This record gives sequence, C-alpha cells and structure tokens, in this order.
Amino acid sequence: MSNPIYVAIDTPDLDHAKAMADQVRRHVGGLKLGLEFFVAHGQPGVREMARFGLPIFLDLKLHDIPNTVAKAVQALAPLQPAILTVHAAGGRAMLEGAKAAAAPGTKVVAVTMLTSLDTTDLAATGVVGNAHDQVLRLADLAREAGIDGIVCSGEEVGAVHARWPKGFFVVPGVRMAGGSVGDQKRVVTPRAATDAGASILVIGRPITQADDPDAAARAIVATL
Ligand SMILES: O=C(O)c1cc(=O)[nH]c(=O)n1[C@@H]1O[C@H](COP(=O)(O)O)[C@@H](O)[C@H]1O
Repeated sequence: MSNPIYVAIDTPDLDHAKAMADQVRRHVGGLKLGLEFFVAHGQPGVREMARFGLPIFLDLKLHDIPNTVAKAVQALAPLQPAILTVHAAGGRAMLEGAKAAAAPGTKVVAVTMLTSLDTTDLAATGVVGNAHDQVLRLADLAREAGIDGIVCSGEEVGAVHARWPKGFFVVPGVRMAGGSVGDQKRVVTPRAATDAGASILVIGRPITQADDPDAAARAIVATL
C-alpha cells in the first residue's frame, strides 16, 4: 500500500511551508495545501510546493453557484492537483460542474460535514438529525453527481464505504490515542480510519507541530 498520509501544510509562510515539506517528505504520501497557504501564495506558491515531487491536494473547499465554481476549477486546472475539494452542500449541479471543469487526472472530492462540527452544531445551522445521517445523505448526493469521493470523519467512513465501494474517501480529524484534539470534534486514530476504508488521511498539527515532524510522521505510518 502506498503511504496514505497527506500532511496539511497550514501556514501562510512560504519558507516555513517548504521547510515542513522538506522535513517530512520521506514519510508522507502527499502535501495538502489549504486556504491559509493559497490565499497568501496562490498558484505560484502551489507550483513551488509541487517541486518536492509529491502529489498535491488543493483543499480550497469551493462553495458557490455552479457557474462560479466551474470557472474557478477551470482556472485551477493548469496546476493539475491530484485532489481538489468542493462543498457537497453546494448541490448537485455545482458538483457536476466542478467535475466537468477539473483536469482529467484530478480527483474532485466533496466535503460533507466538517470534522470540527458535531450534531449540536448541525442543529444550529438548521439541519435536523445526526452527523452520521448528514454525511450519508451528502455522500449519496456526491456519488449521484459523478464526482470521485468525499471528505468525512473516520466515524462515518465505514458506512459510506459500504454504500460506495469504489469511492475515494478522505479522512481528516485524525489523532493518535491521547493526542491533543484542538478544534476537531469527530476524531479517530489513523489506523481506525484506514481499517474503516479511508483512502487517504489528512494530518496536520500532530505532524507539523511535533518537536520532530519527520519522526511523528514515521511513527504514524508505523501504526498503519
Ligand atoms: O478538507 C479537509 O481537508 C478538512 C475537512 C474537514 O472536515 N476537516 C478538516 O480538518 N480538514 C482539514 O484537515 C486538516 C486537519 O488538520 P489537523 O487538525 O491539524 O490535523 C486541516 O488542514 C483542515 O483544513
């Protein structure tokens, strides 16, 4: 099995981003660049990070009307990211438009319910029901729209995998037992997530804020 860990390089500082990538590159399978990095450095920054030779997961969580998202995805296509995120809540037409506009080799995956939310947060946004049902509902929408997969927590990935065996499943909110959870609410261990069917794991702070990021990445890989 290839290394399923994408390390989340969450920083607006390009030199720091490069230093982190350089430290961990031997023990991760890819680099995840999100809003924090992209807002600061845009496409030139992504190109610089691509020089490490690892697949790039561009996590911009696009969510807007179908035309706007399709045009944004089209504008990103020259970067040829391995993975690109949109929000499932944008609806079927938006998801279809995103997939149609993406570069052929790019997996388009839909964020279902952020791992920083729980059922109480859902209720506050007017969504009735629990996290499990909400994730399954949005996973069905994503599958019907013909995109490649979804982002969900390790608590739901087993149930989603059972309904969508060929889907591509991204699991963030991953912590080693006893690790600091921070702002995450639906958290599982790396091993539990891969056992349940995660295709890849997104791991940020447990690696990037460790005293020795390379050793932290290596230790996580050893549990898989
Ligand atoms: O799409 C994501 O990557 C994502 C979705 C989600 O539901 N939860 C979530 O934490 N993420 C991202 O995964 C990373 C998690 O970072 P850590 O909590 O530091 O491991 C961050 O870069 C988040 O933006």
